[in-house]
Amino acid sequence: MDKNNERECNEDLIRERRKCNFNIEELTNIVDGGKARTARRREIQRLLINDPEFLDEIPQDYMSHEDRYSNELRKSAHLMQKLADQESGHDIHQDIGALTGILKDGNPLMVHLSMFIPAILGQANSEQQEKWLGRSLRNEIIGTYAQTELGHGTFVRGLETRATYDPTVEEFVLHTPTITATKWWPGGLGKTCNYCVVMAQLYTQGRCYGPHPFIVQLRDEETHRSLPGITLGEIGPRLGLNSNDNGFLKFENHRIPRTNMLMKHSQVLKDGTYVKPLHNKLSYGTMMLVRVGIVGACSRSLQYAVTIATRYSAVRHQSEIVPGQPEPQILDYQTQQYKVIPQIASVFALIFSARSLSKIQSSVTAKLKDGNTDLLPELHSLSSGLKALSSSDASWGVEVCRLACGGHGYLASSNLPRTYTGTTCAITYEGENTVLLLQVARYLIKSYRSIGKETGASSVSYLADQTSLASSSSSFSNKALVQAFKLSALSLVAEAEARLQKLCDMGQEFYHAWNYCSVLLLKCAEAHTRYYICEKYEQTVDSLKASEGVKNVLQSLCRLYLIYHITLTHGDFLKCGALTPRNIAVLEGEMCDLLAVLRPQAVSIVDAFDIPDELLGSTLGCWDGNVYQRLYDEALKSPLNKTDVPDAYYKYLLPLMKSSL
Ligand SMILES: CCCCCCCCCCCCCCCCCC(=O)SCCNC(=O)CCNC(=O)[C@H](O)C(C)(C)COP(=O)(O)OP(=O)(O)OC[C@H]1O[C@@H](n2cnc3c(N)ncnc32)[C@H](O)[C@@H]1OP(=O)(O)O
Ligand SMILES: Cc1cc2nc3c(=O)[nH]c(=O)nc-3n(C[C@H](O)[C@H](O)[C@H](O)COP(=O)(O)OP(=O)(O)OC[C@H]3O[C@@H](n4cnc5c(N)ncnc54)[C@H](O)[C@@H]3O)c2cc1C
Repeated sequence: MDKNNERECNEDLIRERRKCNFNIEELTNIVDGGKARTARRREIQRLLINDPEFLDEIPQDYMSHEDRYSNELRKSAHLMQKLADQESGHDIHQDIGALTGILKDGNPLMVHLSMFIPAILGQANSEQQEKWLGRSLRNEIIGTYAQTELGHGTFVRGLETRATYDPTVEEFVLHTPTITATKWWPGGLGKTCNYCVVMAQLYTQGRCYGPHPFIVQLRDEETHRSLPGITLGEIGPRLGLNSNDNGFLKFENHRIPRTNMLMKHSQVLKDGTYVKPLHNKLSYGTMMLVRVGIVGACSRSLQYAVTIATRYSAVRHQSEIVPGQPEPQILDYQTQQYKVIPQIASVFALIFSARSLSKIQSSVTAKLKDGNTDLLPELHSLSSGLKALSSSDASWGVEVCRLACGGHGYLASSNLPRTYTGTTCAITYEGENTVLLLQVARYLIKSYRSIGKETGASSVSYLADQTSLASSSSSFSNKALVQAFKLSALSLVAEAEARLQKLCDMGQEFYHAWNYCSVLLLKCAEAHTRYYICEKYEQTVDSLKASEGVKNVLQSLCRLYLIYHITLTHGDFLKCGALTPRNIAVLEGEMCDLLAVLRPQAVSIVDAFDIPDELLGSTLGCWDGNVYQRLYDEALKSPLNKTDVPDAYYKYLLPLMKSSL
């Protein structure tokens, strides 16, 4: 699509784009993280878009379960080959965002890239990396991360798969003792992978040392047949991600060499002696790494959905605002603006938090190399909280965008249903959100109780700021609103801690008291993480070196985000005295003003996300706004339209209609 050729474009969209009062390319660079990154992303996307191998013969929704799998495997394999062939040597992990949309509904190599390789990088020692890293990066072996079992996903300590060390032959015996110990869910495990990292309970010298990672060959490298002692299969259709072959796995006393235990952090020596790690949760490192990645992935899903909903809202006309006048664009309804524009604001919130989190992760990783684990709990808490809020915000945001498109948003060809199912799974995988938020709460209560002790953890240092509990501000600057979030979080933590203490003082065991307070604890964790997001948003926009136009847009989006979230949880702000009922009413009014200010810029802001039509894959969200023709053309692809009268008519309908004669 030639973006300079207005003649091919819907008139409403042309008018919207003429209202733009900021430099779109500059905003695109901010979204990508710099000019060089924009150039790189575009280069990769151009490479993919122009390649006919990525086209589907028929729309995926008309394919069988098997064909979906094999079609996406074909494209995934081609993608890996193509990126490997590039002279510039693309780092697929760095460039993962550029690939969004090219593969549809999950893909069989997703967990190989996002977990198996990172597990080798983070859990294998240098000899082991020598043996497996190069081979997995070159895709000579394909792996997955097999942790979850039929009986346990959340409670990693409850896993039942056993790895028992036999010092006489220096081997581990992997065994699945019960049906509930069957590995269940790992992506690519069913039919694609020939290796995997298995999390199993380590037994040596008669003792259990908890879950540890082991690398296991599952299939013969020549024939791809599963090895003796190993049962493998696929688990069947799911809500979404149906191009992936999520699988099951059982071991029947399957032996692997001692050196297949990933030994970067803890070891089992030849005689069976266990050498413990620097920190006993280092074996959970792969999950933490991916939780960080999920925050960025969620912001991308939301960019897709909100691009579709905003463009469609500019093209779609319905009903009337002024009686008797032409039907307005639905984007002119304030209620429609309230659906769509806060989701645009949310995209930037997630982008800026994801960047801040990944900086913290890099510094924790650097410290770990020197044997310093001090900031691991801080990273665990932040990555858990941000993974939880980003996945729930993005899922809700995508769903709101789908609803904002009315009936057409329900059509597969809008690409909103698939975007939703592909986003909502992140609420569950890589740590179910409630459970992760309770981990954050645990960290908050512990930090609150150790006020005065220097931990170096900056995200919770505000808990020591007791003076702010009394100081409600009368100013409404963005900074002041962020302070209100801080006050709300601090006061919820103080309330939860006091309630816990009271129950304990009344004789309850701490763990019962914890469960009894867990709804409030969840709120603490959400408020704390929201405060973190708001603070990063405000700081990033405030310190941004940008043109006036771009800065204004981002300031308005940031302010809208702050006010929007205050109004959603206003009870917490009132309860702690951070804001008065009058303040809330004023802010609600200002939120409507902000919607009106941002309304004329909305299409241009989503244009700045710069998602090519080929990747957006939506009849409703295409650049030129030629929505109705596309909807009609897509409908014609339905196999039911191949004939005027379907066979099913003769088989079932005709006999029914004639039966009464
Ligand atoms: C190169 C990069 C590439 C990246 C690309 C990314 C691209 C993204 C794209 C998305 C694609 C993703 C596809 C992924 C598909 C899904 C894969 C999965 O679901 S896989 C399956 C995913 N499955 C899950 O996620 C399972 C979720 N469950 C769990 O993680 C754990 O069971 C648990 C954390 C909930 C509890 O663990 P438990 O052992 O019972 O611990 P307790 O509660 O008793 O707490 C004791 C103490 O430990 C502390 N601590 C805990 N963890 C950590 C940590 N990591 N650290 C530090 N500390 C930690 C805790 O704070 C506490 O401290 P204190 O208070 O005593 O001081
Ligand atoms: C699409 C998809 C892909 C996946 N890919 C992989 C993969 O590649 N590899 C892999 O190993 N796994 C994978 N999984 C599994 C996933 O990691 C688990 O499903 C997830 O960790 C949740 O665990 P669970 O299913 O045991 O949920 P459960 O823990 O049984 O959750 C059920 C309910 O119980 C609640 N609950 C549980 N424990 C607590 C608690 N302590 N406090 C309060 N509430 C609690 C939860 O909040 C939830 O409401 C995948 C899952 C999905 C959906």
